[in-house]
Amino acid sequence: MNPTLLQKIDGPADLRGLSRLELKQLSAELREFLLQSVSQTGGHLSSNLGTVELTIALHHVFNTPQDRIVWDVGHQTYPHKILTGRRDRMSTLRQLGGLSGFPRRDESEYDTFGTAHSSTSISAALGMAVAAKMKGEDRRSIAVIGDGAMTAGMAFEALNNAGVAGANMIVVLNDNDMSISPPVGALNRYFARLMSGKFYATARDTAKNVLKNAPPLFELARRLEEHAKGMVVPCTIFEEFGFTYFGPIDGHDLDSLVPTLENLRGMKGPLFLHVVTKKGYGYKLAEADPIAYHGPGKFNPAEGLKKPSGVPKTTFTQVFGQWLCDMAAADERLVGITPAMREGSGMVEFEQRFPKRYHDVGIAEQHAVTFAGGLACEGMKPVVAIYSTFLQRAYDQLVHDVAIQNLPVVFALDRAGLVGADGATHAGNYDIAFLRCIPNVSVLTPADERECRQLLSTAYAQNHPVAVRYPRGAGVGVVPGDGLETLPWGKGEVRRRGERVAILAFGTLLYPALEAAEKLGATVANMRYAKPLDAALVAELARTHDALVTVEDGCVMGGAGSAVLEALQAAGLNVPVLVLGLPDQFIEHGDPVKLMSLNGLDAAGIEASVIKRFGAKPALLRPAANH
Ligand SMILES: Cc1ncc(C[n+]2csc(CCOP(=O)(O)OP(=O)(O)O)c2C)c(N)n1
Ligand SMILES: CC(=O)[C@@H](O)[C@H](O)COP(=O)(O)O
Ligand SMILES: [Mg+2]
Repeated sequence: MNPTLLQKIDGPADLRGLSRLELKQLSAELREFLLQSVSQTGGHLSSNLGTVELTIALHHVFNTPQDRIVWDVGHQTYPHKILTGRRDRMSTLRQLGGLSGFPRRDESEYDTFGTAHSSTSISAALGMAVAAKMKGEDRRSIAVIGDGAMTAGMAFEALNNAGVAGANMIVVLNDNDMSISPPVGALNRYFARLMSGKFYATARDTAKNVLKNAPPLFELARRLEEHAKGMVVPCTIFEEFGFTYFGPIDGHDLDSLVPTLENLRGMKGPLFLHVVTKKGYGYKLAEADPIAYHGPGKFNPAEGLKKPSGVPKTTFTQVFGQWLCDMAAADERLVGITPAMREGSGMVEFEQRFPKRYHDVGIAEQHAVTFAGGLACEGMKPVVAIYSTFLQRAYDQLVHDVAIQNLPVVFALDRAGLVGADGATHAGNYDIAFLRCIPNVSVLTPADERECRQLLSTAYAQNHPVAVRYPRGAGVGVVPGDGLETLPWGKGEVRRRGERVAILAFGTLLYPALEAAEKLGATVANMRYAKPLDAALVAELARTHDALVTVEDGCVMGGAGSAVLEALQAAGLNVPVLVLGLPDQFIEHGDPVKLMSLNGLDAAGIEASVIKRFGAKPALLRPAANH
């Protein structure tokens, strides 16, 4: 297709004058462009294919950026980026220095609010609506939220507030009957009921009749009110919250979308529009398998996703998934919990084999953690599989509901450290720092696949909360084995004996540390535990070396290196320490290997930092006699 129209769209103003026919042509061109573009960069495909028409309609009808659109999660904003002046930079998506995969206020004035963690859009849009009122500005705030994101408590906290605040805001529910995997829970069943059978047909027809033949706005508003009961299921929950509910309407039909939005634009108060779309729409392979195309890597659109050739390396996620099944087979008290991340957390097989002990609780991290606490109270052994970044949302639950009561919950923290293409919002840099300060909570940092499995078993054997953190992707390739053996509690190990400098490595940075140590002639310890720290090993290394270096893939402030400093101070040991880790700044998206290198956390970087601080090998620090 020759994208003649799309090439002329350098901003939403360019599509406001387009006819309905042209808008339809534009959506076909945009969808094709999107597919070609994402197939070359990788990224969130299915959700974006599903929001092409909705995005066009919103920018066509509303006066953006004066009117504010807040995209929930923001993984569906590629059409929005393409239409708001970033078409030519789509080839840089999610790469170092390139466009972010999520909305960013510093990227465009059309990105009104930074998102990536779900279910924040209604709160943010409400804030903007209230601010508009306070400033006497006549503009609209629109939150676009998916059916998956709608399941989170935060979304309902915002609805609860918005309804009584009476703000001029519109919530657009983009209901594609999918989260990353099939959606779960009562709300999903409720949406299905709203769409089902007679009601949907009647409502759709009524909506079309009312909304297509739009009379002048005030009259329309009055008639809409009169028709409201005919258009909606007798009082939807959204009306109970104080919203006026419209829909469901077909989110791929511009003939429904445009006039409906035009009418809502003229109405006041909290409005709720239920739009039905298909995830992956317009690309048959993604429609058939929206899960696989939720966030694919690069692929050939003509062929679709292919299995990687050769034997792929085992990922930490797979190590966890296999361990979970094996431990569940050995212990019937084990319960596996995921907040809507079945695939990403490696729980597909567990769900199939142990359906009664598998709980996808929806996008509800806070609930997931407290739910685990309740299970633990009754003698169950809950394992909460959660991305490091998403545990941030459940911090109070972790402290108040689990740690204070010292409940034996295992946290399998995937995506620890830098994650790469998703960038700062998804990086798991903070877990060591925010976990190790909580009494009763232990933090384990496996260095490779086998140790990950061993430390998961070790964590599981404890009678208090334990987090095991491991990164995205594969390790160095150490075969994890199939046993359920544990490792000594709180004990690190010396992996290389050297002299003068001892590198204390936490997690997978053990391997670059070993490589650097070869050049430096240094000792290397695999610390394994950020908490309880092996203080005896720290003291021994401090007494036998001139300097210590700590290495971790988390933030330096408050991290494992800080724990080492605290231990030295407590033991009255005075030895120079170089703390290596991630700096006090957000690390942007990009290739994770490159990012680690840029932050001095590969072998060459570690070596260079040690030499910079302590001099090259012979020059070192205290004379050996001082040991
Ligand atoms: C707090 C939080 N938990 C989990 C995720 C991971 N996540 C990203 S998209 C998504 C599914 C969202 O579903 P929905 O809102 O329906 O959008 P769709 O993918 O269907 O377009 C999930 C679970 C997240 N981004 N934020
Ligand atoms: C948008 C979102 O939060 C998820 O889709 C996330 O991008 C998944 O990350 P992984 O690819 O690491 O599972
Ligand atoms: Mg959805």
